[in-house]
Amino acid sequence: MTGPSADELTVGHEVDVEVGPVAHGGHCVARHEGRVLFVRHSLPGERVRARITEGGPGDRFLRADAIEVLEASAHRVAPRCPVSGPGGCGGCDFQHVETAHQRELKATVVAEQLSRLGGVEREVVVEPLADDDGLRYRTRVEFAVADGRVGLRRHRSHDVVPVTGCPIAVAEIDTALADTLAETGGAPAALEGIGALDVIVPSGEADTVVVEVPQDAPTPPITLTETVVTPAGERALHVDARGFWQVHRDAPRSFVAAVLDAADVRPGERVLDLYSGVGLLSLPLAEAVGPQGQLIAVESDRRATEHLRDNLAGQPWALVVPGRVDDLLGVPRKGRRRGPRRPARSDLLPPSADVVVLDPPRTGAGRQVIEALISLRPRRLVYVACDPAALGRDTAYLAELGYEMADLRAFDAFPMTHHVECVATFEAKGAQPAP
Ligand SMILES: C[S@@+](CC[C@H](N)C(=O)[O-])C[C@H]1O[C@@H](n2cnc3c(N)ncnc32)[C@H](O)[C@@H]1O
Repeated sequence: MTGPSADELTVGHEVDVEVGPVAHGGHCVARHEGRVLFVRHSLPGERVRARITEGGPGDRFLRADAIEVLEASAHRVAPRCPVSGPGGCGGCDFQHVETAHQRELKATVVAEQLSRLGGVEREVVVEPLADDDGLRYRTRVEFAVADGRVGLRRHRSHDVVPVTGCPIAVAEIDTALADTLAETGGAPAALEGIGALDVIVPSGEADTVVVEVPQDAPTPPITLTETVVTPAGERALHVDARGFWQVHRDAPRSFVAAVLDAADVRPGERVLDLYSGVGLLSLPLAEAVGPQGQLIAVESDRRATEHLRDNLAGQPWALVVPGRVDDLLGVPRKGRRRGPRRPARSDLLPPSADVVVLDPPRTGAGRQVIEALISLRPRRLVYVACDPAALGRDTAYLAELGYEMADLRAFDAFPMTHHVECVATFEAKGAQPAP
């Protein structure tokens, strides 16, 4: 068969390729006559027919979907979701992979990002969360509504794939969605003006919550209660229905335990919890430092800071600082041209801290935030990262400033997808172990 040459390849063309290693982002790398293809729905070692989905002549790489498997990996399984796969829902990248092997792929990606960007060579193990078969774990799903239909978005698209449920959502979510759809009686007009349906199963509430998100107006605030277990007991935290909360039903418990273990906070210490959300980590850290210590939580989302204040009200030694971490540290925001003067560092942040915990969004902290944090001379810095590339990059900045990775745990908090959560502990090089 004579097909297009590698230089001519463009959207819609099909080529047969040997699939190479997994890469960051939920795809594997293949080459066609030297051109790089990022192929979704494939596995290392497979031979697949790949259809180009993005890119064309002159582009550095092309994106493609494996539309036919010519030689299958031993780790391939039948997808557990009928709308996953090429052209389907964009939520899951690894439906076609054995659950245990998904974790091996993610471990490979984390190790590779740490090595390539962070200069750290480390064997990585991705741990499953409790009772995890990779399904029925999400406690919140945003279903898109378009043209009177409810569904989930296609990969890298605004198109909606109609669904009646989602196999990675806890069962209550499918039931609530079915009830809502039944109420509309299949009449698209009933969904007019609605941009999305957020279906949430809060651990501290008896009922599933369905939020109709208006298309062209702000969603009214709705406060929900989540229950978390800290070493001091069961605690109730308030969070907005549309605010940030860990989506895996076991993630709050697992992350609290992992961060407390990594931070190894002692009574009387001063601890910073940055990008704190409503205080999932701040509350147990505040309990750990106790009344002789101090916990400072920093969060930029207005509604989240209101809940944070409320959630930390029982720990008067916990201070809530509303605002952006970069602004408060006197760091110019990424992408903004530097003004004539460096922004002032806020007096609300202390000149030193014993431990710094940070859980930034996907973009990570960045060089200048890391520099400002290290100027506080923490004995430990615990970095919770949802993007291993950002973690790898910031690991290199930390190394330049004399801090090395003392420990790393990685969690499969998003089975069936390529996403992975890391908890990395950094200490000053040559630091003596605590007595
Ligand atoms: C990944 S979430 C972590 C929240 C919390 N640790 C948890 O596990 O629930 C990141 C949080 O950082 C906040 N955020 C994003 N950019 C920020 C910034 N520049 N400064 C302060 N907070 C920020 C978001 O509003 C969000 O609540």
